[in-house]
Amino acid sequence: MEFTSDDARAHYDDVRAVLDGAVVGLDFDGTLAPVVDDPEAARLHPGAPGALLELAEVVRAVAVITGRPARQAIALGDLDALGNAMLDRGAELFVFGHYGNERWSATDQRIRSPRPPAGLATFERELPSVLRGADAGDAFIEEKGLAVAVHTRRMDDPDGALERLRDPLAQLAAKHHLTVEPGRQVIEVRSGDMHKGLAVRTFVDELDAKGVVFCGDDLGDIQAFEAVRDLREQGLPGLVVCSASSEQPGLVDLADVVVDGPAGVVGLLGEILLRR
Ligand SMILES: O=P(O)(O)OC[C@H]1O[C@H](O[C@H]2O[C@H](CO)[C@@H](O)[C@H](O)[C@H]2O)[C@H](O)[C@@H](O)[C@@H]1O
Repeated sequence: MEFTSDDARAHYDDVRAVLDGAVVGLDFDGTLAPVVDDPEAARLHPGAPGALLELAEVVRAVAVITGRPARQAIALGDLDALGNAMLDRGAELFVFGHYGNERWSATDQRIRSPRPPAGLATFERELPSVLRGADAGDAFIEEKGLAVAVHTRRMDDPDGALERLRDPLAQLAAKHHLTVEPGRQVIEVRSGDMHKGLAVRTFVDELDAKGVVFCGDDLGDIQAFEAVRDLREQGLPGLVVCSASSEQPGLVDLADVVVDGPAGVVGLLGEILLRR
């Protein structure tokens, strides 16, 4: 674990001082789950369930705040069973899926989900020809219900393909009043109404949290980082944690604490608990 400044160490201590009233938000891919080639093959880091269970004994609530559909994150992470076990230990588990457009909790057990954005179906119909036009016809298209993700990870030149797709996908998305969300060898297209920063604020407000921690690894987490920083300026103890990777070095400078990927996140959760 590496603090990015002396202030960051103070923020860490401030959060630990209010841990029993604090909430913890964690991104899924690249933070709780190691990044893998096939999105369907992602699973929690082996140490994550144990760390989250222990966390449940000392914090107010935990939320997985992800770009994944809530149903998929719950299935891949076995979050239903984990949420029940966390409830037994005194903390609620929430899942904010689709960047906060969907929500689920271990108590409620139902996924609240909006309708797909109006332009998405037409966007998806026009997508294959745009991919071919960018010499990226074999990109993997992940249809997510409320969004679509175009993955280049399994292509011969993932970074080159991503670069060639950037402008054409942004233009097609704009034509259908949709937003692009670039990430680790992926460009997602979705409604622009929601982002992880709003999800963090909802989470904090609804639980009347006394402190907040957010851990993330990718560009879609930046608004959550900003929300924690803004809340901190308003007096709420807060800590921003970057799950670092060579693929996305840009988040390091925005965080208070930098750890080495999901293994480092698990280690950090253990540290917070050890030192309480
Ligand atoms: O908000 P997150 O939990 O980080 O989810 C964001 C997107 O992540 C997924 O893609 C990423 O993980 C895949 C599996 O490790 C990897 O193959 C891909 O390259 C990464 O970009 C997921 O497939 C998307 O639907 C999520 O929205």
